[in-house]
Amino acid sequence: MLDIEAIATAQSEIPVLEFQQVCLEYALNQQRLAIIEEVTFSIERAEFISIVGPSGCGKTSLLRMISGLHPATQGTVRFRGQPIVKPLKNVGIAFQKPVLLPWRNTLQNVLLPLEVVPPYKRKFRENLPRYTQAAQELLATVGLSDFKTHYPWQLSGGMQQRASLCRALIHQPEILLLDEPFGALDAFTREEMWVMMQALWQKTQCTAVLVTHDLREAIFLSDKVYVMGPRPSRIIYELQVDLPRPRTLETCLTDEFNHLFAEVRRHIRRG
Ligand SMILES: Nc1ncnc2c1ncn2[C@@H]1O[C@H](COP(=O)(O)OP(=O)(O)OP(=O)(O)O)[C@@H](O)[C@H]1O
Repeated sequence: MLDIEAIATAQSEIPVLEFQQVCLEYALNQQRLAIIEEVTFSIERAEFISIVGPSGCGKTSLLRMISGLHPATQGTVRFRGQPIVKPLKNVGIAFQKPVLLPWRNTLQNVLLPLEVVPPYKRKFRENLPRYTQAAQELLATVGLSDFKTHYPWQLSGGMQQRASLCRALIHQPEILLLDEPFGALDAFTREEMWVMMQALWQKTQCTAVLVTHDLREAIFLSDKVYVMGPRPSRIIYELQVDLPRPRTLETCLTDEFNHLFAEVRRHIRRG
């Protein structure tokens, strides 16, 4: 094998994200509050993983460490083999609240990161036709082609969240962080969003990390589900989800799906 091929192969084998004996504490009223203890796991390129666990166990904090917004107190979080020491650039984030700008229409909201984030903003005007096409493709994937010129207040909650997911992906981030993005939606809309999320992930081939309280959502979307225990928390269980893709809502009715659900549920109870 040529050296260059060997290097490329070695690089492709490095996990995109690695947590190595990571501990996290917060300072609160001059006391140290231990949140996460000795978490070690890794995420491969283009994997979709979920983190579930009791409220307050540190799931969002874990996303913050990946994004580089908060450092680990001990241990190392790595992105492609390098310790994360500052905010990562190639990350897309979606939260429970879609937070679209009310004075911009759907398309303009989706394009926003390209307008403000380097290096895209430098050539925004020049590349606008290409960016617009990319935004339109994402919007088509989530069924919003007919709502490009609508303003946020003209969209349902589910539609706003779909637009927010497109915005998180418009700069083709390598990593997508999802912090309970469907938590505020009704049960039917939420299930539709799972199907759309799967389509977006398959289209973009990003590495996705989802924090959710919904175990069915975690199983539906993920290759692996990590269960965190109560604070100070560790990963207490890892579930491999080998259900074939693309999954449909009928997948949730199968014995195999229900077996996986029971398995995660049992470990959360134990935690
Ligand atoms: N900046 C901070 N300073 C001090 N304590 C914090 C800070 N951020 C979070 N915490 C505390 O850390 C703990 C974990 O918070 P985090 O939001 O990561 O948990 P979570 O598992 O995502 O919770 P939930 O499921 O309820 O959203 C909580 O007790 C929270 O109060």
